[in-house]
Amino acid sequence: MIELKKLTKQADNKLILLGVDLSIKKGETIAVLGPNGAGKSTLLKVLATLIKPTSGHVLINGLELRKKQIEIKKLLGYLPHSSLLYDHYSPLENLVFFGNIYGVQDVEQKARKLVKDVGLSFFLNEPVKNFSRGMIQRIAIARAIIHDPEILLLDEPHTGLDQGAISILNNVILSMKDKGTTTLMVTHDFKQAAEICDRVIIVKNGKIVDDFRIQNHNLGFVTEKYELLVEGVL
Ligand SMILES: Nc1ncnc2c1ncn2[C@@H]1O[C@H](COP(=O)(O)OP(=O)(O)OP(=O)(O)O)[C@@H](O)[C@H]1O
Repeated sequence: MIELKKLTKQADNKLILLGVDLSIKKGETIAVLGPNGAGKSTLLKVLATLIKPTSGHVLINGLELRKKQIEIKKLLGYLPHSSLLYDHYSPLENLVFFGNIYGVQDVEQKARKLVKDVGLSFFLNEPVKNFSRGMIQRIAIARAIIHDPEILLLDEPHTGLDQGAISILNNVILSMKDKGTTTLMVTHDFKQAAEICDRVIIVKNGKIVDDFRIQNHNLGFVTEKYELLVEGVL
């Protein structure tokens, strides 16, 4: 359960988030849509405890974000724009390294399985610096879930992925949903949003301007809402 109340974020005298109220139930899969510069990544960074809100309240599983950062970090899997991987390490070494930080049991076995799940077993021991962008993104996704987080925060996860990798990622998100994981996914890819999400929030100028459920993967419904609210067409 995630609760945001009157959340604001100001940086360099600029208001980035202007009073965000949001309530998310366990197991929801939410797409965060909005134009460039709307405040989507900033919202995710606040939830990921990377930046502090200026005012307002954030509760994650009943824990106050300002006071319980360490406990909250353990619940989160965060995929930012940058991979956070170590270039000179292989996928196996990277995943074991990050798994150990979280105290994952049988970490090497878990890491090998995840590398297989993202389709890169053949490259298990190659340094990541030799990888293409899409391959790095696959391993970055594995890194974000090595500790079976209860909450996944994904910032444009489909960027740079080929069709095969998109299916793998979607399956990862859906199988985590089956286990009760809550996912918040910032994306410009409406098709993937409609494919895997059950709810959409639209952010514009630092505010949530719409919040609705998607049924039957209805891409047309999402596009129509977005065009109306963000682009002012229709
Ligand atoms: N640390 C900062 N200092 C000043 N301005 C910032 C800072 N971080 C973000 N901003 C500004 O806040 C606004 C929102 O940024 P943010 O990255 O959250 O947007 P976004 O919705 O994720 O955009 P995009 O779709 O382009 O990734 C932008 O105008 C950005 O320049």
